[in-house]
Amino acid sequence: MRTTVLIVAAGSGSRLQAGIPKAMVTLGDGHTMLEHCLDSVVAARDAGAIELNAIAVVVPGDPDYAASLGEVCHAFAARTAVTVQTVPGGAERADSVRAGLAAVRKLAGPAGPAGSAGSAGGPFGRHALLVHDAARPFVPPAVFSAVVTALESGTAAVVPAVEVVDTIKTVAGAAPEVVTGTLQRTQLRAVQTPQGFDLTSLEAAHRLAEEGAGGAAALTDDAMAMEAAGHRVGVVAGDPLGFKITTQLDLMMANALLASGTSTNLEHH
Ligand SMILES: Nc1ccn([C@@H]2O[C@H](COP(=O)(O)OP(=O)(O)OP(=O)(O)O)[C@@H](O)[C@H]2O)c(=O)n1
Ligand SMILES: C[C@](O)(CO)[C@H](O)COP(=O)(O)O
Repeated sequence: MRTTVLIVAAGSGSRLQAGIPKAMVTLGDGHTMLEHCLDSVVAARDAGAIELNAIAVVVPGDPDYAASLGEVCHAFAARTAVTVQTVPGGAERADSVRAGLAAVRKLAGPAGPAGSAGSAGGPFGRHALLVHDAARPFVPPAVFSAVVTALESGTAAVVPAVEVVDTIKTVAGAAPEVVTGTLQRTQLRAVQTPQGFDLTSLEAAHRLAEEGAGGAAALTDDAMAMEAAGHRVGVVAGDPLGFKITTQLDLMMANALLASGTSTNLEHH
């Protein structure tokens, strides 16, 4: 199934506190988080996990940061012969995804009439979109493969997920907070990216969510837009290596993985 990948890399990384957008942060091997993320996509292609059409990368609006990440994308495209297009993002992650969707549609080709194969449809009459965080640099090909395989089986939305290892409680009140309940852990999953979608369905779901009252900040992943639009969202196995670099501790773990040779995709540098 022809697949376009949308990488959101426009976030500021406020919790990482690096002083530059998170996607520009260099890991211990001298390569930026975005380079690692792009390499994980091409590693998935080379492993036969995805039939890669093109990549759209959503970059910060600031012209200097956009130029810096644009250079990363340009060098990657020259090295791999993958089509990569950059587009400026927005204030919230969902704004950035929405900005990216317009670029993805151009890369994927026009949508066919409802229910038809359409020119960009491929064997299932649909174009697959993977929405992926630049902040998850080490996702193994098997996760890409599981997501695309679920899309090929006909589901319109699929998320990779891992089990939760802590006990999760709900709380209320100002400090000191009090516990109001304990969630049943067997029913909880920590959701990762890439999240896979039928492109036309996700475009419609985001349009619907944009018209709703929630606001972009309330939409912390794209599957939420699909859930709100009434779609069934499938779940496939994520991977601990799919963790998101959010804090300095995560960055230390990423660098330790690189130093130990545990992370994937290094052969592409
Ligand atoms: N306005 C935004 C916010 C986030 N992202 C992207 O969404 C992914 C996941 O978001 P998160 O880890 O929360 O990144 P930041 O928003 O940059 O981090 P923080 O919340 O700590 O500021 C990242 O790849 C980030 O670049 C984006 O493209 N545009
Ligand atoms: C999309 C995501 O990575 C799935 O876990 C996550 O929701 C991003 O959340 P954040 O609020 O942008 O950190």
